[in-house]
Amino acid sequence: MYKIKNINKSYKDLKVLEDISIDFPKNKTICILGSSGCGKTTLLNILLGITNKDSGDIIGFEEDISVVFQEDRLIPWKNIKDNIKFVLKRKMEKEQIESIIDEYFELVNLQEYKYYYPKNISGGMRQKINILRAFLYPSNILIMDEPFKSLDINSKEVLINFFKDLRIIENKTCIIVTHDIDEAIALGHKIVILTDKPTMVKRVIESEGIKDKTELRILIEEELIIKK
Ligand SMILES: Nc1ncnc2c1ncn2[C@@H]1O[C@H](COP(=O)(O)OP(=O)(O)OP(=O)(O)O)[C@@H](O)[C@H]1O
Repeated sequence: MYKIKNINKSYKDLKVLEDISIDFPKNKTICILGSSGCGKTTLLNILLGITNKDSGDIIGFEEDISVVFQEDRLIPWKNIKDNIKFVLKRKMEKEQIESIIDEYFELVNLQEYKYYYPKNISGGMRQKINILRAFLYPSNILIMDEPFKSLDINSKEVLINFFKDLRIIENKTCIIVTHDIDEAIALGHKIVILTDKPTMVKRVIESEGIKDKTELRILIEEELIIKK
């Protein structure tokens, strides 16, 4: 189990996170759901060690972590295959990189895109490549910050299914920050609902045990809207 306990963070007088504690069970997807500006990115940056916390404990996040950001981080002058090689070369031998790329591109049926440049593929396809790269990177934890935010509804659905397929092939503990209820319902084994200003954990829903998605949606909406 990865954990954070009693995390507090302020930027000068602005208290952003107050006493945040979350358990992240291994190999599950945990969606952190909160409104825009509530401190989700701050929380992720604390997990990644990019931002310092004021107090609290972070347990288990010292290892390598794969990250997918809102916007794609592909290098424009490298083709798709070279973009992936560039990240993997820190961690793997050349031959291993070649074989893992071949294997995965075939598994997810993207062979024809290997030699395309980022500018010649759609935004949805670029984010697909970012997600694939994050799964290929040898890590136990994958963190995604609103990965489907700028996509249209169809691309979003395609990408959500792509993510789910990859999760079956390659097990990781996934932490997804989002303000989108549909994403949280579609992806989370566990949904952590945040309040805002200062951000606290309002409710944790073990969504894996709730098979009826309408019931799950009502539970979430009650927290987000009615009990504001
Ligand atoms: N480096 C910083 N210095 C001062 N204030 C900051 C800093 N970073 C974020 N904030 C403030 O902290 C609050 C939370 O910001 P944060 O980016 O973590 O929220 P968020 O939930 O990720 O927002 P969004 O969904 O819009 O990305 C905001 O009010 C923001 O203006």
